[in-house]
Amino acid sequence: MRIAIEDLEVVLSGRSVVSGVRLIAEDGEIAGLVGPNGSGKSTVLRTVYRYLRPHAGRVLVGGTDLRALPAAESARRVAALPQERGSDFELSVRAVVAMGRTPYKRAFAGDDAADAEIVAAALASVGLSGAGRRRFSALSGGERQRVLLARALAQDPKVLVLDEPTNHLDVRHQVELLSLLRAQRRTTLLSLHDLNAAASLCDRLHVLHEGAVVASGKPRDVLTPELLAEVFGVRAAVVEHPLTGDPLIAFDHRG
Ligand SMILES: Nc1ncnc2c1ncn2[C@@H]1O[C@H](COP(=O)(O)OP(=O)(O)OP(=O)(O)O)[C@@H](O)[C@H]1O
Repeated sequence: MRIAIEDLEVVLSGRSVVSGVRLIAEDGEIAGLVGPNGSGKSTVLRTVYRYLRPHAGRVLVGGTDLRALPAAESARRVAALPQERGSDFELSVRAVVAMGRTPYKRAFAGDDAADAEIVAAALASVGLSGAGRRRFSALSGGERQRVLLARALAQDPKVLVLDEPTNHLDVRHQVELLSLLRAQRRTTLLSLHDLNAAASLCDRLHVLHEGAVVASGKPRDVLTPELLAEVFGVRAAVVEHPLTGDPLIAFDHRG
């Protein structure tokens, strides 16, 4: 299902934090938001999972303004791995993942066998099959993250929204998460700090700078040394990855 954000403005504490933002993820595409700290990535994503309300503009999912949809219907369309990743759930891992099934239930209905299967499959897909009975609050940051991703997958949404999903993950789990997202073939909008991961994963990138989109397109067209210097203030060469052929950004860490 296609996502289109049109002329989005978000005002926080009286300040316009993002404005005039237009971006898209076509049906089945993985679209990445990249940009320096404070450029507005989380703010944009929060409007897509309805944690923040736009001051102006619209978020269309499958052509419908999200805010016109009842909460359960919008939760069947959009699932999120948000930045706020509470550690306070005194629940088992399985119960946290089962929360993803809520939008499909009538009030007070319990989990049925089909739900249990979906929850088990979601836990397996993030490599945590054995962890169902563990207490969520007793997990490491990276494990919690994978449980919350499993919850989003159990929600079986048309659109996945992920804020910095590789945060906290060791390199093997980063690679596994990226291949899991590729294999999903689901419309995905995500923010990433790792520009090389973004270049490898995303069909389309949108670059945010000071609350505005300053470039959009295929990673190899967008991630140029000039843009990296202008937006991120770093010196870098962009070469071809010797194993995959993806663009590979070689940063000059000496400045
Ligand atoms: N509740 C708030 N009130 C006022 N300003 C806020 C609030 N939340 C965020 N901001 C500001 O909005 C701007 C964008 O923040 P946002 O978290 O969207 O950026 P980001 O690109 O996700 O950053 P990062 O890469 O550091 O996660 C920042 O300048 C931030 O200080």
